[in-house]
Amino acid sequence: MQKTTPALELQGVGLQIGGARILEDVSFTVQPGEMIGVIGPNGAGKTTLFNLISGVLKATSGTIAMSGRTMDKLPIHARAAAGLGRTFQTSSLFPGLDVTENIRLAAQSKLGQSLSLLNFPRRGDAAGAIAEDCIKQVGLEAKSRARAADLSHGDKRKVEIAMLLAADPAVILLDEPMAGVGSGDVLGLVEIIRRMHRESGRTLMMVEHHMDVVLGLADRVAVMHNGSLLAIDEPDAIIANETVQSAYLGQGAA
Ligand SMILES: Nc1ncnc2c1ncn2[C@@H]1O[C@H](COP(=O)(O)OP(=O)(O)OP(=O)(O)O)[C@@H](O)[C@H]1O
Repeated sequence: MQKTTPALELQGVGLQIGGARILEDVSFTVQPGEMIGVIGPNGAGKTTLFNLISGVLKATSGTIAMSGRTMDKLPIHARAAAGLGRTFQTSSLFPGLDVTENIRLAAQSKLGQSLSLLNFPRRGDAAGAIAEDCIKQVGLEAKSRARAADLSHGDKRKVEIAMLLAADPAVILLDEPMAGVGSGDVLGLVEIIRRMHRESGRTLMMVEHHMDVVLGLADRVAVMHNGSLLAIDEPDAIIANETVQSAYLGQGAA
């Protein structure tokens, strides 16, 4: 049987800062088209894991490969160019630009075009067409001319996802996409993420504290605890895992 090259492969990844071991010996693979939920208590190392994969931080041990290509020496922008996209816990939008303009910038970047604002607005060009399509995919047509600063948290998250879609990365890391989002917006975001995964066959990793969202969306769930990977398995197996229960799920995690 032919072996598929993993979309993402971590081997013995660790981060030591000064004397502190922030992350230790994390190894797992993510198959193309797979969705991995990442859970764990506050301070477990979830965001650090994303920072190491995306190149915000450099691992002090181990190796990280995307589609078979080692990324350890690549800076953030080169990892992005190689097909890695991510969102952050805090909003990364240009607050003074409108929804279309924000998404257009991501499309222009993908197309290798200048990021000059003087390119705005040219209807019907390639970047404009991508922006329009991505706005539709996240259901923000009615707010396409609203300033990012004036949007609700939920709509800001949708714009960030639309920017990812416009950049069209092979592997997407979502860091708490529901953080600060009102309960009315959670279902809409879940649906958008489900479509990104199921319909577009994208490879995703998602850190999320809403356990029901993670267990409902993910093919497998990775549990972080004290900087280590406690378990990675299918949702049912994670729920039944006694080590996970005593370390995390049993402690009333949200
Ligand atoms: N650059 C850094 N320098 C020093 N300590 C760090 C650094 N980055 C992360 N840490 C520490 O590593 C630990 C893991 O942090 P991290 O933000 O990855 O946790 P998390 O699981 O994402 O938590 P949360 O759910 O609260 O976002 C924390 O104790 C944090 O203080």
